[in-house]
Amino acid sequence: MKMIKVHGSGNDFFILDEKQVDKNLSEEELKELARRVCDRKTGLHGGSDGILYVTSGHDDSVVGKMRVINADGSEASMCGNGIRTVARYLSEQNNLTDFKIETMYADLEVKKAKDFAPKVTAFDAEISPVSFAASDLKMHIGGKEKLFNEVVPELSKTLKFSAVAVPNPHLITFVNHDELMGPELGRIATYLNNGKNPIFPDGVNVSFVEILADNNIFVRTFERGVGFTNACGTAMSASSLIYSLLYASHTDLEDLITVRNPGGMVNTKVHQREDGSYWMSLIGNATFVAKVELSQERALIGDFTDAKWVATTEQAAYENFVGSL
Ligand SMILES: N[C@H](CCC[C@H](N)C(=O)O)C(=O)O
Repeated sequence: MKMIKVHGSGNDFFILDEKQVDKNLSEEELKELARRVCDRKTGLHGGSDGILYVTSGHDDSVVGKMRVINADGSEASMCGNGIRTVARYLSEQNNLTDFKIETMYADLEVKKAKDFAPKVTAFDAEISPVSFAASDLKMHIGGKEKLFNEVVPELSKTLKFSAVAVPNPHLITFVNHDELMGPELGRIATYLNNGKNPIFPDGVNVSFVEILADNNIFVRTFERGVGFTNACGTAMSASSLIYSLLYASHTDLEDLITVRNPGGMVNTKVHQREDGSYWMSLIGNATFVAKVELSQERALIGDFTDAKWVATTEQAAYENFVGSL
């Protein structure tokens, strides 16, 4: 089978197109393949944060469908960094620059954006739908319908949290630099993703956000189904939305927001539709690191000795870009 190693802001994945498999994958095999390939110690070439499985879409109104399989084999409804790389893959396959990709809950618009730097290709992805409803978040906090900028004593005596689904679930709090870099994010996120806590039984992506300046934030995320990642596109989009609501005197809807993260930088915009609903634009790199060909049968048992790895020259370009930030 053939895959492409990609990343968005250092959040890395293998794109697997259903047309490139050796043999049809069952649901269980797809999840087992993710667990095997993504493992940071025993996986394929250092592993990854997940697999982006590309299949045909529901009809001609979309160019393809993206499914998101986390490194632990769980499936997520959306991946912001990932959809930019799938957009580039489908753009180049179909010679298109502005089209829609089917995801679990919505067909999302993607379009080619201006390169972020030489050989740092960029795409702009719609992040939607957005919901604050506890039911959409699978969140249980004493019957609360919504959680917006409130202390949750079971988590922290001081931090104020907001929860939003975009549509995957995010829990966000604004912190100072010491808190951003401290142990609390790992402690809180590990508890909320332990599969036993009563608040988010299905888990949640947890982000700490530091405001660097107006329209300039730093987002650090512990992802459901993965752990700490270099960046989380839906988290950066969700954090931008909460920022625009909580700090309205420092930013306006449609403003271009710079979002720094441990893996680099993206831009976001927060939009509001006539009906009052929100959606975001997530604009950032879609880097192709390497092409890889390997036996699917052997990959399913964690044997990658036959893998043929052909690197592109894009990673060096991306690292130069990050070095210039
Ligand atoms: N771990 C996430 C899915 C991947 C999202 C992230 N990688 C992004 O770029 O949005 C979840 O289980 O909801």
